Amino acid sequence: MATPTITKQYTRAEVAQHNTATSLWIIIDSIVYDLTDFADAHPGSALVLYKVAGTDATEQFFGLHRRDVLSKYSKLAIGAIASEKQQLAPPSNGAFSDVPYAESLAALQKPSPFHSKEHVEFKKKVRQFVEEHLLPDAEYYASSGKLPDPEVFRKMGAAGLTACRLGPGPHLKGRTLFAGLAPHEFTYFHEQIVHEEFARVGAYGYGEAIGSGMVIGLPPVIQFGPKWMQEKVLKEVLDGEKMICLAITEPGAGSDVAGIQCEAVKTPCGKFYIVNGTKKWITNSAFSHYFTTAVRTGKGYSVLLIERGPGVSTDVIKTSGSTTSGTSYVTFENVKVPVENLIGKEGQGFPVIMSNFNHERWIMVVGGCSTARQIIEECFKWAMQRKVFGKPLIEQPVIRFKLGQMIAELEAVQSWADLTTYQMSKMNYAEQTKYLGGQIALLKYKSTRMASLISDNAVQIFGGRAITRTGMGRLIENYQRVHKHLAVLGGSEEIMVDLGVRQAMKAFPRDARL
Ligand code: HEM
Repeated sequence: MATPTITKQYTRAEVAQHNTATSLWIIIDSIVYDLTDFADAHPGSALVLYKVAGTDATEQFFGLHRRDVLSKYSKLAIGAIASEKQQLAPPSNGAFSDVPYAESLAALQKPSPFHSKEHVEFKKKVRQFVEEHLLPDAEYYASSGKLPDPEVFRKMGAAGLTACRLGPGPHLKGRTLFAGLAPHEFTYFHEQIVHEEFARVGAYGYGEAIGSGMVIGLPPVIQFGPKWMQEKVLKEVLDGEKMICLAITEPGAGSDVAGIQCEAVKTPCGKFYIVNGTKKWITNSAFSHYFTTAVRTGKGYSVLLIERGPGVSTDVIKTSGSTTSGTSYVTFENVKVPVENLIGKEGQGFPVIMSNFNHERWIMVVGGCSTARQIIEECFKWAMQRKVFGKPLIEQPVIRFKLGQMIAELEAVQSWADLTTYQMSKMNYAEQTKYLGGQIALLKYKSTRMASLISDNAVQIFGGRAITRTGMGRLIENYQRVHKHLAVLGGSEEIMVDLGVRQAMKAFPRDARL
């Protein structure tokens, strides 16, 4: 955030003389603002400004605005109060917050069995990237609904960040990762950090826009794609030149993957599949070049990499997030797909479809914890600075209870998530599938239940501002509108709990008796 460069110095007595509509100055945190020409355009009315003309309005300002209003309107700053220092200066780029519980143990370097100093430095650098390259665009794209600028994918690709969102593995070979990390140094904790920091863009639709399709659409290519695909498609996507999405769900098939109707029929020459069908809720599909698509082939299911071309069309859906995510209907009408585009084996698509579910759900959990943490920080700050009945909101026991409940829920889920990341980093793929599938499903369920509680409490703490898209409660409004996405996507809460218990039943010892 830009702080105005201030050269002129004034005394408080000088500012006090500019106390009329024709010369209206105020002080906010030792900075002097000339609001004379701005007053009529002020969304909160000119009248409120006349009342504070010539005075220090720091407290009134922070009771009604987010700090970023000051950087947006930095042109109004004309000087500073001589020999005074700003007390409320914005944190520098990449800095961690000092607000209790606003950062995970990883950032605070409190003793943790999982996080090293190097992780902390990595986290700082990712945060800097997010604040510099993603945050400035997030609100604009999320509120306008425009599809993201392709340049942002190139930036992430060039920085080696896109590759950091897919876990360690052979697909990283020969790549320099973010912050100069070599592939053999990269762990699931680095990946977790990247998801956590990306989740801080604060506008869910934009967070989805910048690669949610890729993190689920590319893994099947990596794990089951033929060599040509691994070389060409992997490089294009990781470099940020092309976008990919995962096309599984349909109007009649959500968590019930077996209900898929989209069909691929082989041509008599055996060289192509002809694909017909409609997919729904396909994140990033409006701007994707590739569609990792689940199709029916005869009695079984297969997965095809379909390139955008004749017969492929996308039609954006207005979800409760933002159309910037490019979530769309995808229609395949007599699309001719070369048989070389088969991912895995024909008729054996189910394991391909299922292969990345654990990883996807874990991403949702660690990203979800990060967003929840940000919401808690917002609530804590608001409760400390907002005055009601003549005292800060935090003085109300009921508000402290709500805040405490939110923190306790988050820290419990975070600890389980960190432990799961550690376990993932010690297991190969087969072991992860066997031992962590049910656990991650239950963890995802727990994390989205936590999100519901945090959303409910945050709305009650922020009141009317939590249902207003701009201003003070902007992040809370976004959260209460979209937190349910994660409770539905990647397997609904009900399916998650059921899966968790069914997996546990499989491991249940035959001889166990009370
Ligand atoms: C540099 C000085 C100021 C600027 C640039 C400014 C700008 C804004 C903007 C952009 C909004 C729209 C809401 C938002 O985006 O947050 C707003 C709302 C408002 N402002 Fe200001 N403002 C300033 C100072 C003040 C002061 C000193 C007061 C009170 C004494 C005030 C009272 C209000 C009120 C009451 C609202 C409506 C808040 C709401 O709807 O919840 N503003 N202001």
